[in-house]
Amino acid sequence: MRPLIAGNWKMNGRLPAAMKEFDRLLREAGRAAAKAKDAALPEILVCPPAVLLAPFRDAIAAADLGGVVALGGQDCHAAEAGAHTGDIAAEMLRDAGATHVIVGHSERRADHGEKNATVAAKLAAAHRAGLVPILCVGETLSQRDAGHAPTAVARQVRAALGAGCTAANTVIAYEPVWAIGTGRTPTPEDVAAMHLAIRRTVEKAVGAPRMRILYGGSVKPDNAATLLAVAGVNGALVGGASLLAKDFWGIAKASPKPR
Ligand SMILES: O=C(CO)COP(=O)(O)O
Repeated sequence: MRPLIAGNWKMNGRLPAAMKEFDRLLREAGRAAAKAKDAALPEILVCPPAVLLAPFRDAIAAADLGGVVALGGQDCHAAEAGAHTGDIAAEMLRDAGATHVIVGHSERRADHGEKNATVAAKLAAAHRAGLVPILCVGETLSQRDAGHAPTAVARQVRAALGAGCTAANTVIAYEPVWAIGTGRTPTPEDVAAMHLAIRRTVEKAVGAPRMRILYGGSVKPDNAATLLAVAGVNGALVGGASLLAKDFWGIAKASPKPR
């Protein structure tokens, strides 16, 4: 399976600096693609703030990279259109050049009170629009300390996945809330155990044991090789370290060759 290295820019990226940094990433990707066969590279995805999708799409087209770098949204509304001030439909993300969309990120759950039912509706909306949802799940520190991490995460997975979710059209990102933006990461053993628990839950829920499961939370160039080599880890969802092309590419280079 080809690893997926996804960057979540969150609410970062002002023009013109964002454009410059993205162009740097495209140059790195272009150089690597010229050397390697496509299948030997990880899939690279950048999820910038929605207003940057169209300019980034145009930059990809100008770089003529043939799909080495793809784009995703960070959130979508469940409806296709309507009176939802400030929201963005999955179809609109697609129009702007996205192929993926993150749903259920812990920052959306915390800042916007998103519950599992809302996340499930957003995931279905992504499929309706032909986008691949990246479903984020993860336990809080108190859930981990209480020994409830596997059950808390299984509940989030079961609540969001539904009929029609396959390994080809859906990705899961395991992001322990306490590891996001903190510089702390679980041990490789803990990551392996959580990914296995999630994979079993996915298999029971929708029969798709080969669904990609990414790890997210303080992934940096210096810990990426260790985290990405963990059994059952199929890539990374990177926050802070995705903002600089040099760091993000360092992480992409650390991903194991596709097996
Ligand atoms: O939330 C994350 C990605 O979605 C992870 O963020 P950091 O890599 O900054 O910890």
